[in-house]
Amino acid sequence: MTDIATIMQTSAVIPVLVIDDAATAKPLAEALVAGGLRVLEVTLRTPAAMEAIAEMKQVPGAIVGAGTVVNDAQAREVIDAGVEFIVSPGLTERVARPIIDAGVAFLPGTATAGDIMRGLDLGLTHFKFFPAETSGGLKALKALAAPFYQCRFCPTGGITEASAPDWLAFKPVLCVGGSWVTPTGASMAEVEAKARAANALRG
Ligand SMILES: O=C(O)C(=O)C[C@H](O)[C@H](O)COP(=O)(O)O
Repeated sequence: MTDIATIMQTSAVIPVLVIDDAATAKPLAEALVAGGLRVLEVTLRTPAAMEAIAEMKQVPGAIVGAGTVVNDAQAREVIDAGVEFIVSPGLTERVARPIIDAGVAFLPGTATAGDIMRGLDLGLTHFKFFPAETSGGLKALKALAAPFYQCRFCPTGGITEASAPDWLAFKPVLCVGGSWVTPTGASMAEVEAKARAANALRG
């Protein structure tokens, strides 16, 4: 199993995907991978999510994870489905425990020093910073990352193609998450082009 640090360093941007129709999942994953974004976060926000995960796992090169995992039952369900990583908007011991015990890469959301300390207590050092822009933006993350010098982050929430380079230039930021790569109604050619541009953002 791949560890979370390796997954975070695979590409500069983790596309956060909300999939309404599982039939669109495979072409979408193919377009993203063709554009160089291999790490794909499928959020459990739609009934199609689990089927979409299964479809995307068939795409060569795709590293498929589940996002918006908010409880232990969801964590177990996506572990059983064979996801390679799990993202949650926040961090509770209850959601973290089955993921850590299964040895699956975990990227829990943090926004405060207390959140990060709860993660350190659980042996975690790699976190999502969420919601990044409204939690104080890069300035807030810089302040938080100073005492937690051993931690690495994936800021997500409100990040755009224009703002991503500033985040990525901060050393503790290994990648950023965002939905801008897959705008509603975009063609697969447009998604591939946006993925290629996103992949090139890390200088
Ligand atoms: O539900 C989760 O677990 C999430 O990951 C939330 C997402 O990170 C944001 O919804 C993406 O933020 P935008 O790029 O601003 O659209």
